[in-house]
Amino acid sequence: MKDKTALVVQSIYKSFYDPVKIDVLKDISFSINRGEFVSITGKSGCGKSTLLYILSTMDTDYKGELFIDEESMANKTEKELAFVRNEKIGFVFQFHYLLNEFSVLKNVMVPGFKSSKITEEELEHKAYELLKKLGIEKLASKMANQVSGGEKQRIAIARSMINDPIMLMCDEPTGNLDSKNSDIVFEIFNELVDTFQKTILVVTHDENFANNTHRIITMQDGKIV
Ligand SMILES: Nc1ncnc2c1ncn2[C@@H]1O[C@H](COP(=O)(O)OP(=O)(O)OP(=O)(O)O)[C@@H](O)[C@H]1O
Repeated sequence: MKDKTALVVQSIYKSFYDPVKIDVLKDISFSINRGEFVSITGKSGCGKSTLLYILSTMDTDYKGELFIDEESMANKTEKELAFVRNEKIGFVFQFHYLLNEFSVLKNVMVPGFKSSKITEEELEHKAYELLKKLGIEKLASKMANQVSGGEKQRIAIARSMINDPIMLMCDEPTGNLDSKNSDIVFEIFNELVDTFQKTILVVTHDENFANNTHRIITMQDGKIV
């Protein structure tokens, strides 16, 4: 698997018109192999979030080529892109967006409801196994607002894995955590890469976190430096 690419970005350009033209991404190219753990860093405003939006197929208004799991994202309909997002990519954000009115277990199951491949019973089993893998199965029946910030992020990671994506895309996943919980999140990601051959891309300001990933992509003024 290691010789397959999870993500290929070729000459991506992106501009905003606000109201004058601002070139935010200028000729961004890189690729990430399956099983790589990569961080993207750079000063505030250099274009990291804009890039992540494009890589996650949420923003399609750009110039350039994007391949996910060796498949071009060009000319895909919104429905096809939604399928790629749901099946191939797991998302982890700084703010975990858990649903407080649902149990922890149900929160982990949520992205799986869109998949027609498994029954609800199988989904529940899978969600429980993921909580176990992350050492938080005791929280399964708690409501999402009854757990700590660090636990919430671990639940969000379990949720991101429910459809067995090839890749996780993470925006400041430790931005809200103390150093102990940041270390726990890092170790979970590391294990997902080492043991389960997941590919992980993390946008982060956390230097300590970035320095421990396999590779750092540094951006400056919309370019990779
Ligand atoms: N919708 C928009 N309209 C106009 N300009 C925008 C828009 N979104 C972002 N920008 C501009 O694009 C540039 C890059 O923004 P982006 O959010 O990608 O930076 P970032 O590196 O993620 O910053 P941070 O680390 O603070 O999150 C900034 O100058 C920002 O003001």
